[in-house]
Amino acid sequence: MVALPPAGRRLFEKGRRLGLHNLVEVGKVCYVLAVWRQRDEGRKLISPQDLISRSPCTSASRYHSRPKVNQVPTKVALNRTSLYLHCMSTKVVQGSRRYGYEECKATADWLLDQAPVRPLVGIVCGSGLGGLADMLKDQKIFNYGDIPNFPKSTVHGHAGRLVFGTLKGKPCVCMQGRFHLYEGYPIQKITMPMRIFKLMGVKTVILTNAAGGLNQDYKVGDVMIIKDHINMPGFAGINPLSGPNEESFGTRFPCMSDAYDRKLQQLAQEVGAELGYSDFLREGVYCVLGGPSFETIAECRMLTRLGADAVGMSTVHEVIVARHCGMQVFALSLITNQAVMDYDSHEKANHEEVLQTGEQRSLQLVKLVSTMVARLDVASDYTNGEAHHC
Ligand SMILES: O=P(O)(O)O[C@@H]1C[C@H](O)[C@@H](CO)O1
Ligand code: HPA
Repeated sequence: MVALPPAGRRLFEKGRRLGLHNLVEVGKVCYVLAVWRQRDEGRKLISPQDLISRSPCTSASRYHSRPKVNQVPTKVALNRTSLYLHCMSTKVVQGSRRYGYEECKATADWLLDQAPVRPLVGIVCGSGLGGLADMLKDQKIFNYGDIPNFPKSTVHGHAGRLVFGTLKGKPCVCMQGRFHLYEGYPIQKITMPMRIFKLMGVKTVILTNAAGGLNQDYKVGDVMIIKDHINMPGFAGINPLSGPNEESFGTRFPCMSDAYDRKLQQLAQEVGAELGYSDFLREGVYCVLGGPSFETIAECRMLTRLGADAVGMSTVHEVIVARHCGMQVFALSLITNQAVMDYDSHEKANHEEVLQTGEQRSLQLVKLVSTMVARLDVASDYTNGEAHHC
């Protein structure tokens, strides 16, 4: 790390003491990113223009001189004693690279050092669907809290464990708990596990989620094979691939019309039919919203008209990142509740019902996924035990 000038060092240390846990040093400039702890109560925001005009008299800007074109602060926070810059600039984007190649690689290597298998299949368990992880044999379990750079699960029904093992002889890794936008993590962070999967050698990702049924033909307990998605936050520019493109993972403009692997959808239909699940197996379009509030009646009606069959708060961001780095994707929604479409209805969406339905369908989901995994045609690309660079 480059040594900071004394004023910068003081600012940096002060920020740390104040609990600004997102401080980074970039060259000679100390930045404070936009995460504050609530106890920082004395703060007051002033405009960037204000800062620029006042810059000679602030500790940060003394050696910063005036913020440069690529260092323009968007916000400045003051408390009684200190001033901090919040920057949206190319430098701070380096902050979001904290979830970039280097960090993902470090985490992947850390995991692979201890994992009993090098996974070819990655599984993500949705709300109440953590039982999928229990099907792995010869497990090695990591709590998310112990994994470097990994976020922590905050949602009931998401255990927060990464489980390695084999499933029908195939080396797998399973996220028993995922991350959601509404938990407050940056979108790059909630999707980081996909890149870690990739760097560990995963070829196929199987994602599950709990979702509200919009399609009037759907019933609670139905399992929907996702054939396409509507990325509602994406319409507002909230996309995990926003920011500088990580070329080492994939192209700037990845195609999404083939996001969900057609052969795997076909395989799911075949396996479902063999297992006698055809009555509750569906195929449809999943729409992601930001959550955590459930949808209004008007929103559900609108989503139906847009062509969505189910609505949820996850999966799509992971799918985009997984496809960006070239992994094959298959995804399932368990319809845990019927979206309320009618003003006369007394139904109310709630997380308890979501978890309960997950529990009730758990066995069938495990059977469906494990039978599919048994038939996956995945072959290892490892040479000398090293994951190839994607
Ligand atoms: O992780 P998933 O998408 O299964 O979780 C869904 C969406 C919310 O997190 C929660 C609502 O009950 O379940
Ligand atoms: N809406 C959004 N997300 C959900 C729902 C829902 O009705 N059910 C489970 N996850």
